[in-house]
Amino acid sequence: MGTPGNPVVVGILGGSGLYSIDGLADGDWRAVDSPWGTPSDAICFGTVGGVPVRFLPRHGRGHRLPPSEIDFRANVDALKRAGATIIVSLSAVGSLRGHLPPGTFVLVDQFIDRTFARTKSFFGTGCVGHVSVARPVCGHVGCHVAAAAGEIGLPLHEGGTYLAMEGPQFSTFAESELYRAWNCDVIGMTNMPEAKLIREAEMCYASIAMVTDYDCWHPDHDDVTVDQIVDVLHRNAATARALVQALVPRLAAHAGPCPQGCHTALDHALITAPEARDPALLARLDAVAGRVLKAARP
Ligand SMILES: CSC[C@H]1O[C@H](OP(=O)(O)O)[C@H](O)[C@@H]1O
Ligand SMILES: Nc1ncnc2[nH]cnc12
Repeated sequence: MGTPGNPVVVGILGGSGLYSIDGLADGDWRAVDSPWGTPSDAICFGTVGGVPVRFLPRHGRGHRLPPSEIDFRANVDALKRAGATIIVSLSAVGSLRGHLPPGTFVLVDQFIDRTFARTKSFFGTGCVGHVSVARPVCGHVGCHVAAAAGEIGLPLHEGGTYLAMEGPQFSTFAESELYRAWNCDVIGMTNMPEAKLIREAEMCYASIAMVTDYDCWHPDHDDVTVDQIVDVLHRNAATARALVQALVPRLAAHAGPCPQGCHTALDHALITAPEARDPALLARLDAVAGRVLKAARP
């Protein structure tokens, strides 16, 4: 799904263990500046099957950044400036369900945001905006993820609620049980506010969560450790890359605006009167909200 007049460009946010994408042809790491801050790393511009791809490792190469230090606004803005119309996230998660063992790929479709130390919006004083995140992931991109998984013979668990925690420590047993009682399926530290910001920036979003552990609630399994996560991730990295190879060409087959409205999320979102808007904030919003701000200009 591209935006009107623009082709599909697939942004990929690589999580823990995914700091590069094999099979990205002509990959070229380029620094992309953002008025919102410093992105986690340069962005790798390349193609998969001739389709433009922009890959950004969200913790930076070498995993320099903990979740709370990631500048999510800079990352999302930089991917938009790099041309992305769709963003696919690949993330490591803990499982909160017995039927989602380590090694399972989950196509997340809902979130509960328990993060508290992150800036969550591009909008603010001088340009107030409220977008809907009732359906935070793009169902159309999700259908393509499911089809791509089928093509490579990957069993995919479709649907699931991702609990986003602040970290960096893992959960206490009581927290893990609380999230299970809330019917959450997987737990991680990064998909929020990422998903909210991508909606504000009018791009499609899908999150593929790779289960690495049972967090700390499972009576028959040890409490999660980083070593355990890395071990499972290494075993899954090839599958994640094969999924990307199958997915990207499918996404490119769908030119035109997103039927779910991801590319028009700001149509009815801005409430600040044009004369009350802060020019400095509007300038920073040029990539994220340029489509609607240009239209509003006298
Ligand atoms: C290194 S384990 C914990 C770390 O992994 C997940 O990150 P990502 O979603 O980028 O794969 C989790 O959210 C934590 O940030
Ligand atoms: N159990 C867990 N909690 C939070 N983030 C994770 N990432 C991978 N496993 C996790």
